Amino acid sequence: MTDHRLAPDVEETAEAIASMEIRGAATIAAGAAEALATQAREIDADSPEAFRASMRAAARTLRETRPTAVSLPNALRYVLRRMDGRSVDALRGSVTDAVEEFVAQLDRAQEDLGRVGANRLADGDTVMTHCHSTDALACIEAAVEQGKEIEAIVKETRPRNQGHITAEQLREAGVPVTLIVDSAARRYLNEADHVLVGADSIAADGGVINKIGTSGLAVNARERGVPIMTAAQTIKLHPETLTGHTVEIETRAEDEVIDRKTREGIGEIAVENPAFDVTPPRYMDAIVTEHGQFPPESIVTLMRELFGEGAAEPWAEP
Ligand SMILES: O=C(COP(=O)(O)O)[C@H](O)[C@H](O)COP(=O)(O)O
Repeated sequence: MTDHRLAPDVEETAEAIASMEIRGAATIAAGAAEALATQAREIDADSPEAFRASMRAAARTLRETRPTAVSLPNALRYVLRRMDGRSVDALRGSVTDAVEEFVAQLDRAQEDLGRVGANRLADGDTVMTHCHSTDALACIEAAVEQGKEIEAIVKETRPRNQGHITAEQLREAGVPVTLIVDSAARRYLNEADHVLVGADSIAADGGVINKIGTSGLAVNARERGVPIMTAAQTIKLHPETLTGHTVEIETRAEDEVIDRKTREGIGEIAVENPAFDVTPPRYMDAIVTEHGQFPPESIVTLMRELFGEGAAEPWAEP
């Protein structure tokens, strides 16, 4: 059903996030924030309260798209908390300013954490990646900018093959890439100096929620003695986990795993398609953020400092 309080761009962005045309935690956060700015610019509200209600409606529509990447609600919270003013014009201005500030901060954070992550990489290192993470790529790109020669072993990351995007972007950055199927990861860990992944959410206990397969990779990396780090700007810290909530793991459509025709040929089988998993803190060597690197167990301190005010839902109807 079309909500007439929503700018068309909000519904289009929501659809693009749900269908993964816009994907990856940081990109989802930026896309959602920009949709809020469009909403603020385009919606015709006849009172400040109508304007606020329409912004909340837009935020709710965006919030419902994907459940796991906390950067999405964190982005919506950032913008709505800064919505302020007595007139529609003032409210509009506060939202567009907040979005501009938020997107600039995302870019800056990624650049800053890239430099931190790059310091962990040495000239001549080979890095194994999983999925496609702009935060993780920022570390490799910064290392290359520092003049280090880095090679990459890129896991294809079934079922959606985000590894192909990683392979292309690393190649464009001048990094020699070897693409492998996911099940070859343990074998190729022998040739890797680091495993580098991103995160959709970081829990208060230091658990890293990232693309399905990350936890198995981390366990194998530990067994092989290969250090593993998560590159995650602080927008990935999950405030609700401070009060004991767990992170919802998205389950996606079964036809991402097997097409209908092949499945019918096999006969009656169950198919499951969880999109993310949790890597326990003991299998992660470091979480690299724009504020420096942290052992996973200590991330809670940073989380309290930045998100101590809790996880209110400013998009809820009053
Ligand atoms: O798991 C994924 C993407 O999953 P999906 O493809 O299902 O969205 C990425 O590792 C994180 O979102 C971090 O990405 P970034 O560092 O770009 O925020």
